[in-house]
Amino acid sequence: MHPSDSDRPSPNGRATPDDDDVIIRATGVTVSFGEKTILDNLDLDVRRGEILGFVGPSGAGKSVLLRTILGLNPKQAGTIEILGTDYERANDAERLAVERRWGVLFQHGALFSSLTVLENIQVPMREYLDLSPGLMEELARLKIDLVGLAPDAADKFPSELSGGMIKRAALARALALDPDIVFLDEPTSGLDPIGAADFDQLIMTLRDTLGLTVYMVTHDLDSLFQACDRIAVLGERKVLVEGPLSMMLEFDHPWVHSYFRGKRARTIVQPTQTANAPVGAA
Ligand SMILES: Nc1ncnc2c1ncn2[C@@H]1O[C@H](COP(=O)(O)OP(=O)(O)OP(=O)(O)O)[C@@H](O)[C@H]1O
Repeated sequence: MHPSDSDRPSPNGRATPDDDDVIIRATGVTVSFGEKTILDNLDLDVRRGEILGFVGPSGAGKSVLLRTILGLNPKQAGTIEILGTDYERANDAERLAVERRWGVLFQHGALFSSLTVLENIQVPMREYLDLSPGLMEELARLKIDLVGLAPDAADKFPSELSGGMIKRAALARALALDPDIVFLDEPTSGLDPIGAADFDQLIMTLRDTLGLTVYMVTHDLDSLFQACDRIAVLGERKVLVEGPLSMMLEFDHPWVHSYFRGKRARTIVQPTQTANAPVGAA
């Protein structure tokens, strides 16, 4: 899904999508470690079929929020609904059903070094599905093809792969269960610009062909400008603004301004990507 006229800023800068479109809804989320509050009454909507870029200063809490959405980190207040399920309150069967519908590519997340690419992709299949070895192998090879790896990557170990190939293999593993949503934590970090652009293109193709929803934590301005349908900015322990690039360019906040209108951004943003052009529309 692409940004549309329905991107309406609310008084706090939050867009107001139709409920049917929302695949993840975080409401009033508060997370603290001891005395230190990292997220305070945070709201965020992720819409079905979009690539949402999640950005914010280092240490702002992007990873904490991701881990909280995935149920890996306790929260002190608020609710998070994924695919209509409040994961925290769900019973075991409901949790399993949700877990089968998401895939995760952690930043350092790495493949199991003692397993081949094929075996790595089969890990979630073994955990969640009851399939014959032959069928698992066939499905894993399909995923390898889907992410643009050569067939012979299947039998390689992670140490034999380049950085870009490792990201693709990890993405193949995240796609192992045909998820509705993939969470990507800094997917292009460590890649050269061409490798990063290729990875962004792959993500866009998967969104278009599979209808995937993509939640991407990133510092990569190119990804934000080229691949993301909408962007959410974390700052001051909450989502400061959420919407298309045009909203980021107009938003009156020092960090948002310097990030999206700073020197580095100006070398990327196209002259046509001005106030009324959504991300990726130039
Ligand atoms: N388990 C934990 N216990 C205590 N503090 C934590 C824990 N996890 C994260 N924090 C703190 O929460 C804050 C936010 O960390 P987080 O890793 O989410 O930032 P980030 O926005 O992802 O940063 P970066 O862009 O550098 O990856 C940091 O101050 C970090 O030290």
